[in-house]
Order: sequence, then structure tokens, then C-alpha cells
Amino acid sequence: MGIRTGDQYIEALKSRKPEVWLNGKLVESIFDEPYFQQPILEIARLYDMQHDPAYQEDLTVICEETGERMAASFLPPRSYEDIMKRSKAFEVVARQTYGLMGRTPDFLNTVVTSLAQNSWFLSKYNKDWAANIESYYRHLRDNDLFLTHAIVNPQNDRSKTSHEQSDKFTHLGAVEERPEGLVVRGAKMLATLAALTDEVIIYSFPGFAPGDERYALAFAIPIDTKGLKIICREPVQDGTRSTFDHPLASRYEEMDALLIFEDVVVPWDKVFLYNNVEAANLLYPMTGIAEQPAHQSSVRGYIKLAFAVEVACKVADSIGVDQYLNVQRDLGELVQSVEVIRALLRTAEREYTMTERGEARLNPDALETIRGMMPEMYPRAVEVMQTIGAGGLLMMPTEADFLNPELRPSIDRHYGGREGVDAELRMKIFKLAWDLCGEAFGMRALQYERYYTGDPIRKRAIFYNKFKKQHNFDLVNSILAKENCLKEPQTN
Ligand SMILES: Cc1cc2nc3c(=O)[nH]c(=O)nc-3n(C[C@H](O)[C@H](O)[C@H](O)COP(=O)(O)OP(=O)(O)OC[C@H]3O[C@@H](n4cnc5c(N)ncnc54)[C@H](O)[C@@H]3O)c2cc1C
Ligand SMILES: Nc1c(O)cccc1C(=O)O
Repeated sequence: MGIRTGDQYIEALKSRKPEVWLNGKLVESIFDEPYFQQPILEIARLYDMQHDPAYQEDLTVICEETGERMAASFLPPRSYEDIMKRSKAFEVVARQTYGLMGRTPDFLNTVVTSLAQNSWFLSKYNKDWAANIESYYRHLRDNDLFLTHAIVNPQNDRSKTSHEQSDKFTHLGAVEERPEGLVVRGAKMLATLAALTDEVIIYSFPGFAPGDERYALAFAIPIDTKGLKIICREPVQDGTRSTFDHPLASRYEEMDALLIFEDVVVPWDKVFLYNNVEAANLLYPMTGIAEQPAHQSSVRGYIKLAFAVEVACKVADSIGVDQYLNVQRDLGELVQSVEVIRALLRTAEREYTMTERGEARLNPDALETIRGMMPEMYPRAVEVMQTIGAGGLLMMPTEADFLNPELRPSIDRHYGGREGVDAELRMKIFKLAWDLCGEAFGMRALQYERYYTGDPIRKRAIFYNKFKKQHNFDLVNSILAKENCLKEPQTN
């Protein structure tokens, strides 16, 4: 099939009935559910853009194997040109959603591409696993499917490993082997956009201990597979909120969910790893699933930060406070944070290396520095927005007030900004800012930057420990090696 259209994506959604729970109710039709409507249309638009002559060259490439167009995120990177082709495609997608949707289809396309490109790793343990991931990659690519993923165990008792939890199947694990497939039971988090996807892939961040064999798993299944329960978090919008009042929350809600597997049968040809703690722990460091998705998330994060910083600047400018030195200092800091991320991104791309097997892999240290800095830089942008907007963020009337002819003259008189900024523009800017820095939508977007890549504290500690192990401290050693003349003690 090659690239899908938005309609084809929606038709596929309509043809399925996954077990999705929202606000205590089983969702009857995903497409007709008001909470999901706008995000579905946003995703559909991304599929349509692949066919739009204005975007097609940026978003797609011709597949060497099939001769058909495919999303550029399926291109296995083998050169700097491939890296930059993918980078451009990630950026075009990110710009459409202002970087606020982190798990657009391109994200998991990169995960499966990197796993398939590095199937040699799986074949060291089991040739079937390698063949399975390769054919899954083709299935995903050729049908242009939309995936979600869940790679973290729920926070039940973090002081214990999976096999030490009080219930053997609190965390997702294998129950039994049957001729038709592997039976799995338990929960996994945090599947963003799960309800709107075609399929789900399961694997894990490293951290398995001996005894965790049944939890050391990787597989994929259609999202409507029998026994898979999807429990959504509380929504941040209800599909009826005005786009004037909530320009972002009304459009870009990425519903997160817990996945509970109740004796789900995974066909053997969709099992990529099983019953092997060593392989599960090495999957992440050995296969490029750290770097390829991080490329997408770095580009997307750069756009999101740049957007938040533009909003903060507009808030300051609209009420004339950016003439003050303290405000200029804070905004200057934010603009510099965008430059830092842009510079790191370009460094990661330019300083790529070729693996022995021909994958062009971005500089992991630059990527990890982006992942380390964003959890500080993005919340800082939100904080600056809160402090510059101050009380004004909390006094904005609603669209209904604005449209009421009786109120309109008062609104026009009292809600305007500096000269040249009328009440409507000022309200629009402040409502944009409030969605980012006050609303539940904005807090979720902030929490995403803090945690989407794992716990930032432990990740930074791992980064330091790797640095210490690999760095030879030439500079310090060279001065330590210099002959130092100790001063003779003074004698009288
Ligand atoms: C909005 C959002 C969307 C997400 N989307 C997805 C998704 O689509 N798919 C997916 O798989 N995941 C997703 N994630 C989940 C993400 O991978 C996890 O949130 C992340 O890995 C952090 O794990 P945790 O939330 O379980 O926190 P925890 O690991 O439980 O950490 C909680 C706190 O305890 C501390 N802590 C816990 N364990 C230790 C320890 N051993 N040593 C020291 N300190 C410790 C941490 O420092 C932290 O402060 C998403 C997360 C968010 C916030
Ligand atoms: N956060 C990630 C994810 O959810 C899947 C794959 C990779 C990552 C990552 O940040 O490395």
C-alpha cells in the first residue's frame, strides 16, 4: 500500500473496536468519541500531508525494496544524507503540532526501523526473533500503520523487581507457551495515544534482574487484540472546549493509558524477544533504539521549546513589559536555551558515526545531553511564561464573553495590551500561554518533557558514570604530571 491518507487511517480506526475505557465507560466508537475527535483529525492530517505536493518530498522517500513511497521515518539511516532527510521529516511533522504531540507515527516508526536494522543483535539469541522483527518492520512500513508502545512497568513497588512484586502478574509477564502463541498477563505503562493507534509494541528499558525471565519480553499485537484493556487517564479536554479559549488543549490532547493484558495470546511470529534477561537488558544499548527515536524526540523537543519561547516573548511584548531589564534577561535566557538545543541537535547529526553494520548513528552524547537539558529548559520556559504573564493570565474572559455584544465594548476597552495590541489579540496570546503554563494540558506537556525518556535523575547519573569510565582526563593528568617544585621550607 505504501503511504496512507488520512481517510485510510480513519477507516482503519472505524473498522476496529479495541477495549478502551474512558471516564468509567467502555468507548463504543473511537472515531465518534468527542474526546478523541480532534486528535484523530490532527493525526489524519499528518497522513494526508504525505500526499500533499507541498510536503511529500520532505515527508516521504521511495522504498528501495518495494519501489513505493514510504514515510521517511522508515528510512534506515546509512549516511549523513539519510540522517538529514529524516531530520527534515521529523521537523515538518513537529511544526504541524508545535511539538506538542510527542508520539506522532514517526516516533515508533524509528523504534521499529532501528530494531529491524539491528536484527543481527536478536539473531545472536534466536534467528526467529530477528526474522520476526524484520517482517514486522515491513508490515508496519508497507501498511503505514500507527503504533503505540508501553515499555515501563507500572509504579507498584519500585523498591522491588518484577518477580518480587506481591502478585506475579502485576507487571506484564509470560504465562504459558501454546502452539498458537505466547500467553501474556499483567500491566505496562504509559501508552500514549493508544486508543487512536493500529497496533502496540511492547519491550522494556533495561533493568531486569535474574528471576525476571518471564518479564523479559518484546512483541507487537493489533490494538484490538482480545484481552487487551486500555484504561485512559482523565482527559484534559472534552472535545467541546472552544478553540478560542483553549487553542492547544482543544487540538493536541495526547491521551495516555495503562495497558492491561488479560491472558492475551501473542502469535509466535510477533514475538521479538522472550525469556532472556541478558537480551532484554542489552536491547536498548545495542540496537540503536536509544538513538533513532531520540533523533525524532530531539527535533520535536526543539520545536516545542522554540514555540513556548515565542509564546513567552509575545506575552511580554503584548503588555509592554519586555522593556524591563529583568524580563529581557529571562527571555534572553530562554532564547539561548533554544539555541543550545539547536546546536546540540546539529552536533548530534554532524558527528554521526558508522556502525560496523552500516548504520549511521547520531552522536549519543549530544543526544543524551538534549535529553538531560530539556527536563530543565522546558519547565523553565513555562515558569518564565507564568511570571511574565502573572495575574493577567488569570483574568481572561471566555469566547462567550467576547462574543456577547453587551460586554464587547468593555472587553475592547479593558483587555487590550500595549499600543497596537487590541483586546482580541491580547486574549489570544494570553490564552495560548495559559494552555501551556496553567492548564492541565500544559502540565501534561511539561511532565512529558521531564519523563518521556525515563527518569532524568538516573539518566544523568548514568551519563556521568559513562563519562568517568570512558574519559581519560588528559587535561588534568597533564598538569598533575608536571614536575612541581615544592618550595623549600624557609629557615631563619
Ligand atoms: C506524559 C508522558 C507520556 C509518556 N508516554 C509514554 C509512552 O508512550 N510509552 C511508554 O512506554 N512510556 C511513556 N512514558 C513513561 C515514561 O517512560 C516513564 O514515565 C519514565 O520512564 C519514568 O518512569 P516512571 O514514571 O515510572 O517514574 P519512576 O521510575 O517510578 O520514578 C519516580 C521517582 O522515583 C525515583 N526513583 C524511582 N526508582 C528509583 C531508583 N531505582 N533509584 C533512584 N530513584 C528512583 C525517580 O527519580 C523519580 O523521582 C510517558 C511518561 C509521561 C510523563
Ligand atoms: N523514551 C523512549 C521511548 O519511549 C522509546 C524509545 C526510546 C526512548 C528514549 O528516549 O530513548
